[in-house]
Amino acid sequence: MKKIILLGYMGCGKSTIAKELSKKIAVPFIDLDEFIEKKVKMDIKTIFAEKGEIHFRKLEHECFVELLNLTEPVIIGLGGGTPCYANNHELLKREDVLSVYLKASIDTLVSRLSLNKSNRPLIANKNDVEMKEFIATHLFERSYYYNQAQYSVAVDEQTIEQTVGEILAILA
Ligand SMILES: Nc1ncnc2c1ncn2[C@@H]1O[C@H](COP(=O)(O)OP(=O)(O)OP(=O)(O)O)[C@@H](O)[C@H]1O
Ligand SMILES: O=C(O)C1=C[C@@H](O)[C@@H](O)[C@H](O)C1
Ligand SMILES: [Mg+2]
Repeated sequence: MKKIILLGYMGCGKSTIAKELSKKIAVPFIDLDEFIEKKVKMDIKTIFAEKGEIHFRKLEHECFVELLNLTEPVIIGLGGGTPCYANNHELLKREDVLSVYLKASIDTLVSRLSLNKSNRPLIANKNDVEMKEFIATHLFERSYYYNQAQYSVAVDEQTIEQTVGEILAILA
């Protein structure tokens, strides 16, 4: 079985959708952010603050490759920035993976992220207006990398079940 990779901007629903998909198809889910945190015994916020973003990106790449080298079936939820650094976007095209971009609009992302930004260092200190501006620019810059995924699923106005259903249809 191919490894399933979910990717997309912070708040697009990677972790939420992956957990539900994991239950439905009985394939374990590994969240790359959590995998990194366990490995270095530090949360992402602290890694950014104490070691800097470049250190985090190197670690993220190494951990992504480590997960891709697992032999058992797995669903991998990437970090929001994973496809945009190192050669990670190329890895999304591998034959032994099935990669899905969860595509959310700026408004969807702003409304989801404004409720929960404290653990997301890139946006933690922004108010709602600054955040909308930041996400609009950032999403534009990152779209090229996200669009390297093999499949794209639009998540706006979709329930968790509907999005999981669309991914199941891709897998069928
Ligand atoms: N239809 C939906 N599908 C997915 N998530 C939803 C939906 N509606 C609301 N949410 C909420 O959106 C929030 C963001 O989702 P989640 O944490 O899964 O995103 P993420 O892509 O894993 O973000 P990050 O990259 O920061 O880890 C969660 O609080 C989740 O409950
Ligand atoms: O979009 C990003 O660059 C990030 C998203 C999160 O998943 C974490 O990986 C980290 O906060 C960076
Ligand atoms: Mg997540």
